[in-house]
Amino acid sequence: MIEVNDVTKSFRSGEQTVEALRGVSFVVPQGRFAFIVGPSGSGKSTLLYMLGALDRPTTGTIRVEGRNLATMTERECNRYRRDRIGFIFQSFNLISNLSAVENVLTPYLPRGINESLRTKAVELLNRLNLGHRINHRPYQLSGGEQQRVAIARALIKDPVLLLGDEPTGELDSKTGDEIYSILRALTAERGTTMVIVTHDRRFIQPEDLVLEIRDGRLVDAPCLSAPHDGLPLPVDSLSQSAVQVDAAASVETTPSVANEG
Ligand SMILES: Nc1ncnc2c1ncn2[C@@H]1O[C@H](COP(=O)(O)OP(=O)(O)OP(=O)(O)O)[C@@H](O)[C@H]1O
Repeated sequence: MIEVNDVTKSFRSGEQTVEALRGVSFVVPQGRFAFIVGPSGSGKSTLLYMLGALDRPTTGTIRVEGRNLATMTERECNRYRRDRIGFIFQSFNLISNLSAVENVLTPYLPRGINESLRTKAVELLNRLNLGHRINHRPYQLSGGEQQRVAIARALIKDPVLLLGDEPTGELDSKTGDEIYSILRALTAERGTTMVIVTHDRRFIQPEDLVLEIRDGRLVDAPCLSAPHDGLPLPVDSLSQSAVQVDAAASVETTPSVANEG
């Protein structure tokens, strides 16, 4: 479970202070799919980076599995990122001179790779229908295949949380659909929580949580007062701005704001 409580983030830029996040609170229960949406510059990436312990809030708390990322030491942050978080990026970020299976194993390169890890990597690639591509280099793979290798690389550590920054941004819509089907199947099977930044709301399903940010704040959804089965209930300790978005609200708004930003 992710609990974000009254998080602010300010950046100093010369004489100016940019308030990228202004009191953001929400909860994502374990195993749920959440999307962060909003216009360019609204604070989406800033929030995602903090969930991944790549940056810290200026004020507020971010708890993942009950641990407050805001107060972790640098070393604890590194370990948390290494062991608990999987990242998927828009541009795949594969290493060009390594094969598919070697790319999947890169999280373990500093610690050494044994046969059981290699077997696990090959099994993951098989699950992702890339069994015939394990020795191919990234330039020999299509965009969708490269992203599937990146998903395998993110999943090999059995992360508790998978973070995606526009993971289908460079793919055509059919391949994007395939990538989301895979992500949904694999994360559901493993109980992984998934948080994805996207400009494209086509991939949002009614049961997903939608965290809509505008100008550093979460936008209140109109149906907040009617949580129903399967959706998270408000957490007492969270402020009024805690958004437990009703799925119906996200569906209603989907067509009019697709491909914003
Ligand atoms: N390191 C930084 N230093 C100064 N300002 C920053 C820094 N990082 C982000 N910002 C500012 O914070 C605000 C939020 O940026 P952020 O990248 O989170 O937006 P975003 O919603 O992800 O935008 P996009 O959709 O264009 O990627 C912007 O005004 C941005 O210029």
